[in-house]
Amino acid sequence: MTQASAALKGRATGAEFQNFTLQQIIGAAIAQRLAVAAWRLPNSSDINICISFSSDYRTGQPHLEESPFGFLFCPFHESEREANLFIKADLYYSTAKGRLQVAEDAPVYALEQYYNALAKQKSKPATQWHTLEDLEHQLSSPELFTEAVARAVEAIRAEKMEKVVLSRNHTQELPEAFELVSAFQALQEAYSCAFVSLVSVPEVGTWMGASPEILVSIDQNQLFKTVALAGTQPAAEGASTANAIWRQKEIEEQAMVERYILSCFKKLRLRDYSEVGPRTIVAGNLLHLRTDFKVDLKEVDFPTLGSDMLQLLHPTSAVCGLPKAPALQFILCNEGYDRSYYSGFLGPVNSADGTHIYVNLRCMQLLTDTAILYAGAGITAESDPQNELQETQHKMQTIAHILQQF
Ligand SMILES: C=C(O[C@H]1C=CC=C(C(=O)O)[C@@H]1O)C(=O)O
Repeated sequence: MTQASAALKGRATGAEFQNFTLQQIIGAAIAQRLAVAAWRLPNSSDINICISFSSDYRTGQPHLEESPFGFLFCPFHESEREANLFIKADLYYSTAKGRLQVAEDAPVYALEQYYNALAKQKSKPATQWHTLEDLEHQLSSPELFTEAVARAVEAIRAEKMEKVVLSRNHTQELPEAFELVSAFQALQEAYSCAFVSLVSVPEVGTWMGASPEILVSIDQNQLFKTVALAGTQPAAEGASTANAIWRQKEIEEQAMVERYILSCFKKLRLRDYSEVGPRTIVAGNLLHLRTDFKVDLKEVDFPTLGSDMLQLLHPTSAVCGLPKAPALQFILCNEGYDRSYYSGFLGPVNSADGTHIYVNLRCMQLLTDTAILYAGAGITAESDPQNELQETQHKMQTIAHILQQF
């Protein structure tokens, strides 16, 4: 390390950084055209931010075990337009620590520029965000959705597949008083059990969400977790989850996701896992059925389980369908729009809390004056297009509720 960089890195951990707000830290990154991710794990009050000084965030299939600390952001379906991205934590901030930390290999020049931008944010806290305006290919409609559902029911009845998850999006104006970081904070206050995230990347855009679904997580105690989440009904005010009644359709829909996870364990010849559920869980305004799977990596010698399961699981039958190949083909040919990063996966890799990758659900993409809200629903032989449309409306409420607060 040069003297200059040692000095900067020393400064970066000093008390003078304790007084910067989330707005200023995120605002300075965006002003510098840097990629930034902020997140809050379920049932935690600690907000984390990582900022990358690199402009090359594209990555291939994630290898979690060898990765430096950073934030993974991957689309539903990798393509030339939408790649897997990794925002390396050159700079890291957590509200628990209350200070910025600099990665050993962070470039000094970029660090200096960031600090200059941060100093300017003191008097200019309004936060902008990275946007992507060419979205023609990315817009859907209720009609496109219900027509695709009707075609899916036909295909399922003809035994071309068992289940497919179809989705749509909805564009709405941003309220005039909308503020990026306040929206993120409102989201994390409203949904304490969700994984709450904000990702803003130049030339990719800005996404914010409150996901109820773990894809792959490995905590500090080497405990691997994944879940089978499916089946949806509105949560009645004050009603207990113990009294929730599920129809055969939802029970089967969730059982398919469970079966899929078990088939992945089987492929890896993994037998030592625990399975609890399905149980009813609350996710914002909705109830779902969830089965929890755990593997204790201190007892099972499987160092690459995280990466192997990530590769096998995505896209799970909670966002794609069963069998995977025909369901994916059906989605790509019939949904009529590009899901982009909705129903992809995202989360911190090798942070002090471990690796926590979630499915990008209950999310929106932010444009300059509008937000695009995304939601999908599992389609089986019993599905009714209008009911499924209504289910997507309920799911969009999770995020729409935050916009209504401005
Ligand atoms: C695809 C979504 O939810 C999935 C997760 C839970 C329940 C689901 C369902 O009931 O269809 C979906 O599989 C979404 O929120 O956009």
